[in-house]
Formats: sequence, structure tokens, C-alpha cells
Amino acid sequence: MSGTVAGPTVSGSPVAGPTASEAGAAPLPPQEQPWDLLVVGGGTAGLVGAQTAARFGARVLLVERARTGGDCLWTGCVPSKSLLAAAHLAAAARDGGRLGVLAAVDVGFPEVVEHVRAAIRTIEPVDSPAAIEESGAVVVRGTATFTGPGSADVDGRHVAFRQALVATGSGPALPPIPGLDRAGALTSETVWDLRELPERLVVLGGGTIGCELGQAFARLGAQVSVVHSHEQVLPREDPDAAALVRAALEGDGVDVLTGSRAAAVEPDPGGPGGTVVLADGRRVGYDRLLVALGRTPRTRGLGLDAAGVELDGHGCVRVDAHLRTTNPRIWAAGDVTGPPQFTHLAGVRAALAASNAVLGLRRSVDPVVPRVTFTSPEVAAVGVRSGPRLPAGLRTETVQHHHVDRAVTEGETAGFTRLVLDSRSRIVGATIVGPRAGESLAEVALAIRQGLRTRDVAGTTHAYPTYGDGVWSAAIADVRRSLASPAVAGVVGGLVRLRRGWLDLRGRAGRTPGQARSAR
Ligand SMILES: Cc1cc2nc3c(=O)[nH]c(=O)nc-3n(C[C@H](O)[C@H](O)[C@H](O)COP(=O)(O)OP(=O)(O)OC[C@H]3O[C@@H](n4cnc5c(N)ncnc54)[C@H](O)[C@@H]3O)c2cc1C
Ligand SMILES: NC(=O)c1ccc[n+]([C@@H]2O[C@H](COP(=O)([O-])OP(=O)(O)OC[C@H]3O[C@@H](n4cnc5c(N)ncnc54)[C@H](O)[C@@H]3O)[C@@H](O)[C@H]2O)c1
Repeated sequence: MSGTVAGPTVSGSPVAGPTASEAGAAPLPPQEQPWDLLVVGGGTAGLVGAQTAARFGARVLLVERARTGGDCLWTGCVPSKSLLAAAHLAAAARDGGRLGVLAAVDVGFPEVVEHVRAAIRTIEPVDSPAAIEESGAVVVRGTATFTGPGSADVDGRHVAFRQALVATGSGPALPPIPGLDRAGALTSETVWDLRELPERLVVLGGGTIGCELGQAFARLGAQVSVVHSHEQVLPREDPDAAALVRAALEGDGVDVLTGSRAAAVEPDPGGPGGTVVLADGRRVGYDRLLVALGRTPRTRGLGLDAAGVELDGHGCVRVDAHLRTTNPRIWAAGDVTGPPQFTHLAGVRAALAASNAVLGLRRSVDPVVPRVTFTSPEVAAVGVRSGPRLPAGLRTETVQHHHVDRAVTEGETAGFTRLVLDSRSRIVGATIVGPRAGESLAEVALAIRQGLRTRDVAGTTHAYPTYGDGVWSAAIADVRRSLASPAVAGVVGGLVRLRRGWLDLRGRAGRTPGQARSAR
């Protein structure tokens, strides 16, 4: 890493000290001509964008101030899904009596933390500077600041570019709740530093992070309260899905306080403990506080003004359908462009932005964005949201999972598959709740993208018994319903009568159809 200036490291590293990603970054090479693409940020969006452009033959410089891999690898998807895996295992073992399996459960939190770290270590090389540089891109460690529409500063070094991709991501939002700034609260960046399981954990926010991490810590043995201002946990999901998640959280012993805004935090003097004061005056004590109240785009100090890049009303980088910012030479992708904020979206959109940038294309973003909340039960959704406010002309077809044999055999019937259909039975959305819902969703995402109808899915043989039966059965139910409509039933009934008459005619003539053929 000689020649590069060390940027600030992200707190909350589950792997202490300089990492391979940090150590592997190259010094900033001397510049003879502007870079074809300057990529700012080495998270999912940045690394995919840089690799895409470099593989097309563009000269690409990626600048990352901390560690390549970004939130997903270090503080987001990978640690949270690893933690949830341990938590779900503990819950399954505790609950095994339902299936006749009795086990004593003893959670070793340090060992769980080691499992989380090991998962990160295993995935890290894929996101390392060396892996990115295999594409031909140059990776340097430093903080990039735009200084003009075609120039930036990287730790005191001037960088000129023909085009740039802003991929600086987002960080946890810390709203101005009185006392919160003094509370030493954990966030999605620092919660991974915990070495001991907190006895009482209060989670502010019942969105994706609040539900996933709240359930994880509860299943690992903490007494968890989730304080959520909205009446529904996971407010962006189908209310029936959210109700099942809420019931599961409560089953795990979580105190779910919905419709409860955190109005103030009173930290105990000298300790990480304290009390959350709710808007209605109720008080909730904690040993550790975890804040999961949304995300703030990382745009501060980025020099976007100097570059002519405008922000929207929420402080996110404003982009058009091609991911171009208000500076036609600068593109943006990933969390910094605002919701929806997912790793898969960051990667897909960065690839699109990079190819638009270096090939001069005008491809637009794909509106079909699947999402999965990895609670138990898992909630997976794509396309038009199912729920009470369905747009006119759309309807739903739902299969409860007590009719899905795989769910019955596993004793996991708390779930459903709901397809959203248009008037021509094209699949335009879905919500699936239950084990492996995220896996079942892929078929629906493809169906939506390809404009498939329920008859296409119904006509595709699904293996038995799988959770995919939920989607299949919902599609078959819709096809059956359409066959039962008076018009179709009339035509089908007519066909049956015609066939019967024809067979009777042949029978009376004393010949089977096969005999008739061989006689010709
Ligand atoms: C707890 C948690 C769980 C999550 N789970 C999931 C999940 O299961 N599935 C899913 O799809 N999504 C999940 N997400 C969301 C996912 O992590 C993000 O959508 C994704 O990481 C965004 O990628 P990005 O490249 O836009 O930003 P980031 O990953 O944040 O990368 C941005 C990078 O830019 C760097 N940077 C910032 N400013 C500068 C600068 N001036 N110069 C140089 N470098 C800079 C930062 O250091 C950082 O490395 C989760 C998020 C959290 C917090
Ligand atoms: N599985 C996944 O894909 C996954 C997992 C984790 C995070 N993420 C990404 O990270 C994003 C951020 O997640 P998040 O959970 O922090 O934010 P969020 O916006 O999903 O949820 C925060 C919730 O906090 C509530 N809230 C706001 N102010 C409050 C207050 N004063 N008191 C109590 N509640 C209050 C809001 O009603 C809101 O629903 C997600 O939207 C998603 O894009 C994705």
C-alpha cells in the first residue's frame, strides 16, 4: 500500500487491524491522460462498476477510502445473515420438541461472533483490490473529493477524468432525538464490535434492520424490545406478511412496541445503559441501544457542488433513468442514489451506469427489484406490492402454506404465497412468506420481467415437495378460476361434448381411431 494516504477506517470492523483489502490497494499511478472512468467508493456498486468498465477496455481508477467490499461485506448483509443463521439454528433447536427432537441449547456468543468473522474472511477475497484489479481497473486507497466537473482530489493528488461514477453508499441515520447523540448507541456499523450478548437490548426502528437484528439477538438470548413509530413492522411490506413477522418476533420474546415513537433517550451516567422515552411517556430501559432508523446517503465532503451534481430532497444523488446525474459526465449507483437500497441493486445498477458511461449507451434501469427480509419467517417480495391498496384492475391469488406439503412436513406453515395479477393473468407482483421465500421469489421475478402469465407458470412442472409449490399452486388456482368462467367453461364443455360424440361415432362404426389410421 506504499504511496497511498490512509483514509479514515470504518468503525465496527469485525476483523481488527489492516485487512487484505486495505493492504492490497495500489499507489495512485502517475496520470498522462484523464481516466476514462473514476469510480468513487469500493462497495458493491463501486467494485462492480469498475470491473464492468475495465472489462470493456476502459482505463478505470477506483478510489476507496476504507476497505473494498463496502457495507455489504463488512457491516451489512454478510455479518447480519451470518448472525441470523446462528440465531435461527438456536431457535430451531429450542423448538425441536415440536418435531420430537429435544435438545439443550447453549449459545456461545464469542463463537457466534467468530462464525460471523469467518464468513467475512471467506468472502473478502472476492471483493479485494487484487480481485478488482484482475479486470484491469486500478484500485487506490484514499478519499476522493470532486474539485470540478471533470476533476477530483484524492488525498492531495489531482485526478482528471472523462467520466465518473459516484458509489459512496449510505450510513446509518441518527435522527435528532434528544439524548441520542450522547447515548453511545450501536448502529449497523458498530454492533459487530459487541463481544458479549447484551442482557436487555432496545432496537429503535422496526424496519428491515430492526426486525432482522432484533430477532437475531432475541434468538441468541437477549431480552429485546423493538420501538417502532409506524403501526406495522416492515411498513413497506404486505400487512399480512408484516403480521406474521410480528407474531414470530413476539414468539421469540421480543417486546414489539409499534405506534411508539422514540421521543428522547436518557443515557445512564458513564455507562452504555439508559432509558428510551416514548412519545406517550412510557419508558423502556436498556443495557445496549441499537439504532436502525434508516440510512443517510454519504455525500458530505464529496465536492458534488463543484462537480455540478445535484441532490434530491432527501439528500440522495439525483439520477435519471440511465443513472446519469445532473452533470452529464458523472453517473451514480447504489445506496447513494436512495431507496430501494440493496446489494443486488447496487451491483446491477452500477454495471448499467458503467456500461452507459463507457460505451455511450442509453440503457434504463430495470424496475423489477426483488427484496428479501431474512427474518423467520422470511419475507420476499417483488413488483407491485400486494396489500389493501392494490391499484385498480389488479387482483391477487393467495395460497396459504398449510396447503403447501413441504411446509406441512417441516412444520413451517406460518406463511403464504400471494401473486399479484393483471386482468390478463400476467404476474406483476408477489409476496412470499416462509422458509426459503427468497429462493422461491426468483421464479416470480423472471415471470414479471418476461411478462409471463399464470398459465406459463402453471404449465411448468415443479418438483414435489418444494416451497416452489406455493407459486405453482397459486398459478394453477388462477388458471382453474379462469377455466371456470362461464365463457371458457362453455367452450371447454363444448369441446368435451364434441369429442364424446366423435368417439361414439367411431365406436358405432366398430373401429378405434388407431385401427382407422392403420387401415389407411
Ligand atoms: C445491517 C445491514 C444488512 C443488510 N442486509 C442486506 C441484505 O441482506 N441484502 C441486500 O441486498 N442488502 C442488504 N443491505 C444493504 C446493502 O448493504 C447496501 O445496499 C449495499 O452495501 C450498498 O452498496 P454501495 O456500493 O452502494 O455502498 P457501500 O457498500 O456503502 O460502499 C460505499 C463505499 O464508498 C466508500 N466511500 C465513501 N465516500 C468515499 C470517498 N469520498 N472516497 C472514497 N471512498 C468513499 C465507503 O468507504 C464505502 O466502502 C444491508 C445493510 C445493512 C446496514
Ligand atoms: N434484507 C435486506 O435486504 C436488508 C437488510 C437490512 C437492511 N437493508 C437495507 O437497509 C435499509 C435501512 O434499514 P433500516 O431498518 O435502518 O431503515 P427502515 O427505513 O427500513 O426502517 C426504519 C423504521 O424506523 C421507524 N422510525 C423512524 N423514526 C422513529 C422513531 N423516532 N422512533 C421509532 N421508530 C422510528 C420508521 O417507521 C421506519 O420504518 C433498508 O431499507 C434496506 O434498504 C436491507
